[in-house]
Amino acid sequence: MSHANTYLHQAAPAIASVIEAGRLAAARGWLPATSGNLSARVDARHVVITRSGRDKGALTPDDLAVVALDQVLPGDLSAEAPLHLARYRADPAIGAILHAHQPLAALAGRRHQDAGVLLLQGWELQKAFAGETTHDSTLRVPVFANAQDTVTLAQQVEAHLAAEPGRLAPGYLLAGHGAYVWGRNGKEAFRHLEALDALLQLQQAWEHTT
Ligand SMILES: CSC[C@@H](O)[C@@H](O)C(=O)COP(=O)(O)O
Ligand SMILES: [Zn+2]
Repeated sequence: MSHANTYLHQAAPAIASVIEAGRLAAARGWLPATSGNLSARVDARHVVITRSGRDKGALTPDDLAVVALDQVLPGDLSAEAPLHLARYRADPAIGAILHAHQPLAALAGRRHQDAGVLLLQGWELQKAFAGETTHDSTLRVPVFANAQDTVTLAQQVEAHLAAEPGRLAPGYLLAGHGAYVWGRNGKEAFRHLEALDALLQLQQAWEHTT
């Protein structure tokens, strides 16, 4: 960690949770070729986030940086850091954010890009998302066109999430790219990532048989 030594002690649990989430997600094949970026909240104003281009499945503390939510970002930080920071600023309950390149998310994003949303309804596994108590809810998973300007993309995502009607799943898709999911902590965020992947498998099979 080259930054914010005073936060090293406070950041230790967040660092450990990011390393563990990366290990688990990579084992599922969701972080190929250094893709993905992972973060966890340290306190109300600071998060740890992966540096750019690192192998997210074999992270060490040197692969992470502590950043303040209102700070100018260090140059070697994840190219997609603005998407993380904007989410933490928008929702203080978010404790961890995971971005993965699971193939089903990239595919489902392309399939539903024109609609701008993928609807999940009727799946028992929807209850794996925090606060969901029934298969009967209709959960909205917003879908955005992919973009390389992640500052502008983050603004677009946050404006959209703030205005979304109905029940939102704890995540969104980037068409042809992957998914962002969040939770109150790393374990919950990983459970959401796992649930989203399983739900996308079900949804894909459903769309191809009905
Ligand atoms: C290695 S291709 C994927 C990247 O372009 C990007 O989408 C990604 O997920 C990882 O970017 P990073 O800057 O390492 O956080
Ligand atoms: Zn990515």
